[in-house]
Amino acid sequence: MLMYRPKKKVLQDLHINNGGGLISSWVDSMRACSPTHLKSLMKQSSWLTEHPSALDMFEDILHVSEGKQIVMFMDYDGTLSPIVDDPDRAFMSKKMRRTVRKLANCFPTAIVSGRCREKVYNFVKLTELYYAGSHGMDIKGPEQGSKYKEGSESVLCQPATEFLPMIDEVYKKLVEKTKFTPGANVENNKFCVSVHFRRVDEHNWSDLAHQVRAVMKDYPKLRLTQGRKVLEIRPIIKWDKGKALEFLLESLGYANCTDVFPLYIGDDRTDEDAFKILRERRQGLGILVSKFPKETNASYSLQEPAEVIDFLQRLVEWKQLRSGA
Ligand SMILES: O=P(O)(O)OC[C@H]1O[C@H](O[C@H]2O[C@H](CO)[C@@H](O)[C@H](O)[C@H]2O)[C@H](O)[C@@H](O)[C@@H]1O
Repeated sequence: MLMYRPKKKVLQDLHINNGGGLISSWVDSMRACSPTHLKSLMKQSSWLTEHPSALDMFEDILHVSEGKQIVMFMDYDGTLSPIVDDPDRAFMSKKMRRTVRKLANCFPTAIVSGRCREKVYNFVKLTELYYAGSHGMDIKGPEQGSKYKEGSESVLCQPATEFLPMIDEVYKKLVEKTKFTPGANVENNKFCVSVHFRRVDEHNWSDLAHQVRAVMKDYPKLRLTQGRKVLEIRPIIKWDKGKALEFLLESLGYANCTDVFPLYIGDDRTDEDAFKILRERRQGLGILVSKFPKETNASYSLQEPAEVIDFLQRLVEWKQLRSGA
């Protein structure tokens, strides 16, 4: 039987205006999330006891979802595609695309990403999915080919449109400010901006963080969160991947249903907002994609995108068997 254990909130926003001491804490926090550090922090075996493999526990997961409508939510980078140095080359495999297409034929399926919606769509290229880009601040329903399409409108939700000019301005300032830091990359994700540290020498991480802070201090309506070797700048509004999940459940007509079972698969700190919502709602479950122990609100784990394919494939086979397809 699966148990929900309340978890303390350990994953918080990074404050911008509280002085230089915080720069070192961002950088420390980013280092602390690197695999080598994580390895030494928690024992793999005890972590796996708390967050067992979703593949090993597949039958149990089916058991608790029995009689309920499964709704699939998946993050993109690190979940459907492997993490690579160049964000523009984070392609998903053909096998993954085939599997996600079959999955969307079996269950309502959404991709919830920090990337802007157009970019994530260009990687995934499946019209039958819901896409929530910019950490859920830009949600659109399936173009065509979905059995689960609601109504006729296509753009469902953009709660941060008033911030577009500000985000664009900050993007340009960050590009200018960071242009002499080798390896730094600023990505415009429409309703948010990512500053990538992955290709920056670790010795220069502090400098880069200072540059980010120097720009951000003039924008109290923006906040910073942290991902995998990336700082994410986004509007201060109370909207995140967890809210996007709730919005999509509502749009699909499952707002107050007890017979719905949302499954969220993600690898990053920003996915924790969705894992947390599922715990709070005592509904469905979260699966963290990670090879290393990490503090998380997810219940289960998968090691890498290859295991995500296996898990999705098993869900598809189970569903097809049940419906006699
Ligand atoms: O919510 P996600 O779909 O996981 O998007 C989060 C960020 O993902 C991308 O950055 C991450 O993946 C890159 C490619 O593998 C990697 O180079 C980078 O270090 C990772 O942080 C994306 O580029 C960001 O814009 C997203 O916010």
